[in-house]
Amino acid sequence: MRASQKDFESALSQVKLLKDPGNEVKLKLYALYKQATEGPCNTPKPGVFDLINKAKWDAWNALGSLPKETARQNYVDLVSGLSSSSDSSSQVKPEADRKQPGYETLVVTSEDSITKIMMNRPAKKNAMTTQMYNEIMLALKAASKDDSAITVLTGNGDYYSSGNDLSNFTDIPPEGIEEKAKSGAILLRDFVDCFIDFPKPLIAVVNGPAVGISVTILGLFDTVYASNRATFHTPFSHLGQSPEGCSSYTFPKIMGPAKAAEMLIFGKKLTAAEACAQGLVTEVFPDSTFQKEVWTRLKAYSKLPPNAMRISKQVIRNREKEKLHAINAEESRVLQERWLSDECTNAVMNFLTRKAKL
Ligand SMILES: CCCCC/C=C/CC(=O)SCCNC(=O)CCNC(=O)[C@H](O)C(C)(C)COP(=O)(O)OP(=O)(O)OC[C@H]1O[C@@H](n2cnc3c(N)ncnc32)[C@H](O)[C@@H]1OP(=O)(O)O
Repeated sequence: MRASQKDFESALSQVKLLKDPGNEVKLKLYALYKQATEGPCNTPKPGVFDLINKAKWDAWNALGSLPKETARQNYVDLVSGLSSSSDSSSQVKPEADRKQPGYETLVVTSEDSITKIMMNRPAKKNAMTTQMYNEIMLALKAASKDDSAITVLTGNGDYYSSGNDLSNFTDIPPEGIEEKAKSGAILLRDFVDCFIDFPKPLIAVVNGPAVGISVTILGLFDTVYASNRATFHTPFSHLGQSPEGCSSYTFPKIMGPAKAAEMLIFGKKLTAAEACAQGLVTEVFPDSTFQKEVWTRLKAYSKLPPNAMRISKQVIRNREKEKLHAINAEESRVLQERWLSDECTNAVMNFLTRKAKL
């Protein structure tokens, strides 16, 4: 439910009763207040020696074009979080309360400056349906504008994701299979573009086996943590398909062309340790302590200055962006043709009629 003007006014009164929340939170409150009441920052930047006003300006300016209503909502949420934590500092909100509404294939939560996007089709090994691609794009767009410092993609259940849901290929529109391939290529391109353009640190928490597109896009993440149960499998030739997610460029760059070819052409499945040795994975954790160790680390990272992290990411990634968009477009174009091939049709039919599994 959206915060009303009355909710906002009551949050403004409530904030005066709180004990000092510290400078970082005060800046956040200031920025959200300005954005909610005046819109995007368009005042001149204070001089470098005017430290306080410059910090305030920076915080406001960092909200970019965040809509007034969203800023108002974020302000109300922030004050309500501060009030409840000062009522009971050890109280933990149940996940159901933090869950953002409107997603059917995902669970999206924001807490401790971390937005967590969890793929949530465990019975189908988190296979990505058209709806899931669209919801992930929506969640990433929202996370790019919310006040979290970092964003995490992970999976619910024993799999991270089994990749593209092969039944995506079955609902053929009346215009025919060519039209299906065309719309699939547009969806794929838009989906991967969202990862290329994502402005904040993006972390994959790979809780179990990963297949296909869930593996290839890892080259666009900033950090990849994996359970030692995870495996990394890109069986494109087996499926009559070809690489996507910019992996035709990022994988040779990350692991060298020979190792990349073994994965992308011959479909060699890597263990988590192998993926780490080849630079695709940042660090591997024992499955028994995976969640605890990873989230402790991420909570610590999320307290680092968010603007510095975003700018460091820009410096690292921006010079490649244009190239990555061109590669994404080309890979999507090639796949559009592949999806119409007999090799691909037969492989998908074999899976759907239970004749083949990876
Ligand atoms: C349209 C735009 C974008 C397109 C981008 C292209 C991307 C390319 C890729 O991602 S290629 C990778 C595609 N993925 C696969 O080929 C995996 C297929 N799945 C399997 O081989 C197996 O299911 C498994 C090895 C992942 C897991 O085997 P296991 O025996 O442990 O489990 P089940 O097979 O019984 O699976 C449980 C149920 O989940 C369904 N399921 C799993 N993965 C997929 C999938 N990718 N697509 C559709 N359905 C999937 C499976 O059918 C079972 O369903 P059921 O319980 O109803 O029988």
